[in-house]
Amino acid sequence: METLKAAIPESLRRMIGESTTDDLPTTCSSLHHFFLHFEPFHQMVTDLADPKNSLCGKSEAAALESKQLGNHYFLREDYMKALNCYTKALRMAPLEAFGPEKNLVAILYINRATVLHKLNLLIECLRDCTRALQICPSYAKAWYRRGKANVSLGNHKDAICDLNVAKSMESSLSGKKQIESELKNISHQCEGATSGVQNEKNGLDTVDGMPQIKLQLVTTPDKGRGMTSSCDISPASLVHCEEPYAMIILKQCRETHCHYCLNDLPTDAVPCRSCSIPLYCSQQCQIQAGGQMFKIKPEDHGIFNSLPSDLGAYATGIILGNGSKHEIEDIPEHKHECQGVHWSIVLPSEIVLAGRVLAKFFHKSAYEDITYFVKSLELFHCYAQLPSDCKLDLHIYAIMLLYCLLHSCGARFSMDGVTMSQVVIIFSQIKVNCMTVVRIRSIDAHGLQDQFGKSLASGYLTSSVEQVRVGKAIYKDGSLFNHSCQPNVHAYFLSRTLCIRTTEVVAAGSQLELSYGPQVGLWNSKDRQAFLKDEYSFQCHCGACSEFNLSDIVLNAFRCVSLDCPGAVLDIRVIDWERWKIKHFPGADKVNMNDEIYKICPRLFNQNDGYAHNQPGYCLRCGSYRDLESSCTAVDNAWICIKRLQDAVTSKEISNTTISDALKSLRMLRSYLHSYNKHIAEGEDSLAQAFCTVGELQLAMDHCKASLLILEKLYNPDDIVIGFELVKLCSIQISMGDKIALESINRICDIFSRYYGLHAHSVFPYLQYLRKETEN
Ligand SMILES: C[S@@+](CC[C@H](N)C(=O)[O-])C[C@H]1O[C@@H](n2cnc3c(N)ncnc32)[C@H](O)[C@@H]1O
Repeated sequence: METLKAAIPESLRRMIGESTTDDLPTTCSSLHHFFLHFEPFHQMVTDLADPKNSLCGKSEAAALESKQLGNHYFLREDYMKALNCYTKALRMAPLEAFGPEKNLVAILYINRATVLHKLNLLIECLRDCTRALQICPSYAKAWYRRGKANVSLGNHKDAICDLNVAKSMESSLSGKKQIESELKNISHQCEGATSGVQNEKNGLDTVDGMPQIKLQLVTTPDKGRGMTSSCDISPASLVHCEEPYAMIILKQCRETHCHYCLNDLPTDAVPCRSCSIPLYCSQQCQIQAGGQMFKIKPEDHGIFNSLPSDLGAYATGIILGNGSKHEIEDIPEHKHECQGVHWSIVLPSEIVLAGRVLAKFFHKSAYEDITYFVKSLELFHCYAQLPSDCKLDLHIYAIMLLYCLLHSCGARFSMDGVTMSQVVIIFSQIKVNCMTVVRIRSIDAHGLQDQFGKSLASGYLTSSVEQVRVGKAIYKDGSLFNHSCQPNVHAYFLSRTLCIRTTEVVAAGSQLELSYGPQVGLWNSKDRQAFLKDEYSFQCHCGACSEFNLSDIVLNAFRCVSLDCPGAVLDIRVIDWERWKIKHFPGADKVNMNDEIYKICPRLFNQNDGYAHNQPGYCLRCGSYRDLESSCTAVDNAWICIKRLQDAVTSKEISNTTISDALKSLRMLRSYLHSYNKHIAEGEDSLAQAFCTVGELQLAMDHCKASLLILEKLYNPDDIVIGFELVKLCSIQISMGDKIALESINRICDIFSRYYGLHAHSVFPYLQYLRKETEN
């Protein structure tokens, strides 16, 4: 990319940097013309898109190598390593390898099923057996392994059916005898047995039902289109649910999350059928993403004719998926990328996401004109306001993406200025409208993730709860919700579904606004504005940005040098910004004299003082002076030790010295920074985590409470951030046997219900563990 950029003549660069939407066909054509005669560009396209250079294709040799390694570990009873090797082999194995009788993929599924059985992962084992049978329905070993898994699961009726099919498919006499003896062993356990065929599911927990509230689209001069409701809405109401128009997994989650639904991958992940990159949590996700529906092969028709009719019907049901419905989207998301070529894993996620949007255009004959297609997306963009460098990047990526699509999947379109310009527009739309898909993850003090949802591993403390970014997606209607730094709705994701829920009462006619990232409490007003300008090219006009609030003042403030004074000392950036507010938002400085903000910085609101007393470095209450330069140096030095402690917590190598240095630094921070400064909260939280890890629970609780007290000043008391901190506190209280944990869990549940309604337990299974342990 840098080579391409550096080679572009300065005049062309400038023309692109200054371009508006109307100029795009010309600027794109000029850049394309330049690339046509620039060999490194063609080399790059060949590297990215020529199947001959493919690194992501299947390879029988590589699959066999991993299989052999898996067998080696299996014999040494190192089942976890064997499992990983078989999954790796499955990713590499071409479906057609070894032919229909003896199929490599089916063999690998059964090898992995055997390991899963050893690891007592029986449902996973059962699923792998079924997958092997769908490829080779007459595979006796697969029926046998399935029968054994069903025995362990107590599904005796199914086990007997599986073993009977296995017996009839088995060619060797000794094999048949072994199966017969298994059948004898289980036949007496059969009474009262259940049929437990496990269908794969990746379904959404729709316990909350669909939203009943009708939203209306309105347009305002300062924010453009936005969503409102015609009636009052109570808190925690589900107001919007939507499936994505296009979605993509983030690069760092490729090995840990399903490439279609973005949920955690199970141990029996399913690879893509045609390339070696995506992993899915189920065959259903794999089919939906790749569009390859399982079809029984003609040579397999009639394979169960020799079986008694009820057993034949049972076996057919298994290989056909027993009623599980696969609804494939008309344009499967991954199909056009799935030729083993690697542009889709190399190019940035947002560019590949644009490729997924474009695939819909190429495959839908309804849109003959790309301009009409892009218009029909009805997505806002602000190409003209983008920085010059960004415009240049979008031009280069547009040409490159179109070449990749042309070469790798044979998409048909003319490489003209209009087509290229519309791709630049799609990129600009994605820049503004794309949502980051997140999941909540809890990590206990010993580094174990989300153990609690699956098995209640008591004795562990959760020392951190975080939102993990797993994907990016375009939701067409969801993108109509505007931003507020004090949002009244909360967006979250269940598998691929976007859910939006009110977090407070929303009066009829008010806009429903979510946060695009920045929020009061997280950053001060100046930093929020800077972020929104950089990322979304707009100046925020939300209520929180046009008024004073305590959080914006104290978040990064220094303390007054007079020990008893609660006043705040601000640096030039913050104070200039707050002054700017007074100038641009008349009435913004009208605060109640009883409010805490007035006690901390009365001089900011004293009109008679003018600028005389609200200068950087001066206490906004008593006027004492603090030398900000030396204070910043001291804070930076103290922060180095806190950072060192955070690293030690991550690597779980915490020494007494690291803790005592961090404690000294925290004292130092307290002596320089305002007592509500966010850095102190972070320092307290880091010490709480460190003390959790070394088992000093009382100290962990003290620091956790100290952090919470500050966060309660910075955020609304019902904010989810407070909920996350309370989760830490509650798990420490439970570990200490403190009855007050009940109070904490009730507060946590209130907050989580407000943000997630009845979905709270599905998005954060750890809640159930906490509730159960508290009640115990
Ligand atoms: C995802 S779109 C939201 C829908 C958009 N208003 C429309 O008309 O399609 C994001 C764009 O909406 C506008 N916007 C959203 N929130 C805003 C806010 N708080 N202040 C000003 N503009 C805002 C900005 O132009 C931003 O780039």
